[in-house]
Amino acid sequence: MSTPQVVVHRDKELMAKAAAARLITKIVDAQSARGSASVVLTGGRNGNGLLAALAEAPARDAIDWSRLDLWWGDERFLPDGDPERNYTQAREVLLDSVPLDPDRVHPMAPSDGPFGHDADAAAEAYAAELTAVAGPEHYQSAATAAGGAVPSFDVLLLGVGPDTHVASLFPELPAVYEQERTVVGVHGAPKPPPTRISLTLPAIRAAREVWLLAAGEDKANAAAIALSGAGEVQAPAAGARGRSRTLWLLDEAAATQLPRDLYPPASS
Ligand SMILES: O=C1O[C@H](COP(=O)(O)O)[C@@H](O)[C@H](O)[C@H]1O
Repeated sequence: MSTPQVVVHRDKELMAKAAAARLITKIVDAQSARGSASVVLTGGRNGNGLLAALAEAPARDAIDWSRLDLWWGDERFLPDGDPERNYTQAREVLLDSVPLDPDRVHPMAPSDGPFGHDADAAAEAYAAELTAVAGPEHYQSAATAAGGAVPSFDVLLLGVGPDTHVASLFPELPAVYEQERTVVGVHGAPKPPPTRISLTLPAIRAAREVWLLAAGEDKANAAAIALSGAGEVQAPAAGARGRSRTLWLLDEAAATQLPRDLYPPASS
């Protein structure tokens, strides 16, 4: 697993634009090396900020949208079309305006979908969908071998909550302890809505690259804790690592409490 690298941008707008530029390059490179690319999206302010910046970037046309697989790291278990669903928000800011192949867009089920209000069944179905796409050439760690394979995602995006949660893995809730299943139902989340679906840490760690996004003063403590050796049960963001790269993309406000040895000069 990779050691976290930190990049600090002047403010959240610049952070979103720079992250979008990075993502475009990463997707184009993956498509030319392997024919297609796979990205795991995140919800939240910073995740949506990145997607909005991507929608506005002229270089977005360099992406072959028909050869891009999109997955979600977590979902708020709400009815289809609910404005609080991460999928609804991603559609609004970007997905509805680019020529994606609908068969390659993999939202998690809504609470009025085929599994009704059973978030655990919806999570199990998402795990099966991941396994179905993950061929033998895809990555399978010892942990995911027990719970089902997951594709070797090129980039997995994560917003970081002020309490250090990533995806819907909240400190000390059962989901953050999960070592076998790749997707779980989350119940009693401290941030609304209480019922969610989330990739687990073993599934997150199957990604080639994990990028954590945190902007704003309210994220400063979370970034400092997660980057200072905290355990993943108390600080789930600390356990989110990519196989080749773990990148923390911060703005200056979110970087104010980082230990000095982690705070590089502002990149732009
Ligand atoms: O509820 C969620 O929160 C986190 C963080 O969101 P933010 O608005 O504090 O940046 C997000 O990453 C996650 O996908 C979402 O479901």
